[in-house]
Amino acid sequence: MAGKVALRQSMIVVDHPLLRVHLTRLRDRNTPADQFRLHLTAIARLMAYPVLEFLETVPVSVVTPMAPAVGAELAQVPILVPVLRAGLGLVEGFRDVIPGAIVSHLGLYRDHHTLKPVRYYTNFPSAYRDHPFLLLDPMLATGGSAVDALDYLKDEGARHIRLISVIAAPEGVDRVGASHPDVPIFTAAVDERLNESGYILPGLGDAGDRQFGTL
Ligand SMILES: O=P(O)(O)OC[C@H]1O[C@H](OP(=O)(O)OP(=O)(O)O)[C@H](O)[C@@H]1O
Ligand SMILES: O=c1cc[nH]c(=O)[nH]1
Ligand SMILES: [Mg+2]
Repeated sequence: MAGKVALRQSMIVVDHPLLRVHLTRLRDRNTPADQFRLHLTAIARLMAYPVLEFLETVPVSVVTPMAPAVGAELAQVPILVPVLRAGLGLVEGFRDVIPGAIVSHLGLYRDHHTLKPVRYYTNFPSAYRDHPFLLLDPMLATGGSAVDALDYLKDEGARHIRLISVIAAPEGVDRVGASHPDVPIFTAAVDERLNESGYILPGLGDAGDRQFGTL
């Protein structure tokens, strides 16, 4: 289980030696798409434990081969919201840890010229709006996509949301913090800054392209 280092009230940098090793492989431009996917899944699995620590349980009775026992089951199953495309790479690792999680896809891309998010697919699970939501997107750059995704989830009625990124830029952290101060941000790294095209430095390049081989 990965440890946590709280930097600011709303941001938690998850730290673990294995996380650092997998992240290095993600950053390496020589890592091919198939390996990139495996390392991203490993990172998601490691981050899932601290991210899910807040989940509430209710008591449940079972009978062991020896005697009755009281255990626990989740009070509410969480909803994973991967932001297409790059967020898809975090789904498998989270579902390894919590197989019952519901997945609600959200299609967003960042316009290359304006850097503004464009929403192209939504699928909100209205029956679960009071459940905990985990917004999954490995890259938090300008923060425009995350803010739009959080606006959308809240407009639909979601109230308990955590944002899970892998690499965050300070600019994105500040923007999300300003617009959605109630949403904790979990990340594996906070990088230096954005370049003039809105890419994270040193970052890892375009997470969607690296994952799906569309470079
Ligand atoms: O913080 P921002 O400046 O909004 O940038 C971050 C967004 O950019 C990437 O998506 P992209 O637009 O590349 O779409 P893709 O995942 O389909 O490649 C990334 O996965 C985030 O969604
Ligand atoms: O560095 C970045 C910035 C936005 N989106 C990415 O995939 N990478
Ligand atoms: Mg992309």
